[in-house]
Amino acid sequence: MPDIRVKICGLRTEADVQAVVAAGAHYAGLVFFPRSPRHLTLDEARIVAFAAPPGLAKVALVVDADDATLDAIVEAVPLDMLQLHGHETPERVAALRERYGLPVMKAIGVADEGDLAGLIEMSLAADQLLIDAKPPREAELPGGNGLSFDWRLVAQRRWLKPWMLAGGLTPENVAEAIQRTNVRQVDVSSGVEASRGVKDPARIAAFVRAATGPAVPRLR
Ligand SMILES: O=C(O)c1ccccc1N[C@@H]1O[C@H](COP(=O)(O)O)[C@@H](O)[C@H]1O
Repeated sequence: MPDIRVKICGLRTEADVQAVVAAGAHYAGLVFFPRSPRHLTLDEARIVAFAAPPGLAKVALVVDADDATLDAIVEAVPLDMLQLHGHETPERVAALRERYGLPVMKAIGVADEGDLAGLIEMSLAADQLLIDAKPPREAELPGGNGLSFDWRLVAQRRWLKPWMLAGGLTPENVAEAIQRTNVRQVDVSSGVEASRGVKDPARIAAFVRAATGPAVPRLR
């Protein structure tokens, strides 16, 4: 089994962090997007972030956030990475890397081959790419909808930077997604929830197990 890294997104409580650590995941996603059921205030995010042990990378997810919003997040919350999940351009990605000195992962929504066109340029600007399902017009959120896309579009593909697969992954389908695409990193939110916005420790553990194989968890 290749070395697979797992991001669990949309953590809201210290108990969520404990579940992620016990499962052996590598990244913890904190959502700063008021329309999301996983949105955190700065105070809530601080509590969640300070519960994370060294070795669990804390990723702030934002959507077309302005500098003032990002300044407040970065000032209040200890972070290891920014995840940009809106319409940020390569220039904006580069500017934010420079401004905050944090690695930036840029999300790209994919529904068909044409959506892959901008990936080369984006991979020059970002530290990592996150390839997610493109949200349908009627979707409430730009991500975190539990929808997947045709994995054949990205199967066996390589870009200049590491990439992560997202969109509708679950404990039941993640092993197949890895096998079909040859991706080395996976991200999940809806697929490890008991109800919308509420994480389920058993599904988190099952997801990490299915993605990484039955190895002993890395963190305790
Ligand atoms: O999780 C959210 O609420 C969210 C809100 C706005 C943008 C992105 C969001 N989540 C990200 O979406 C993908 C896929 O999530 P899912 O597993 O299909 O629910 C993932 O990268 C989340 O980080």
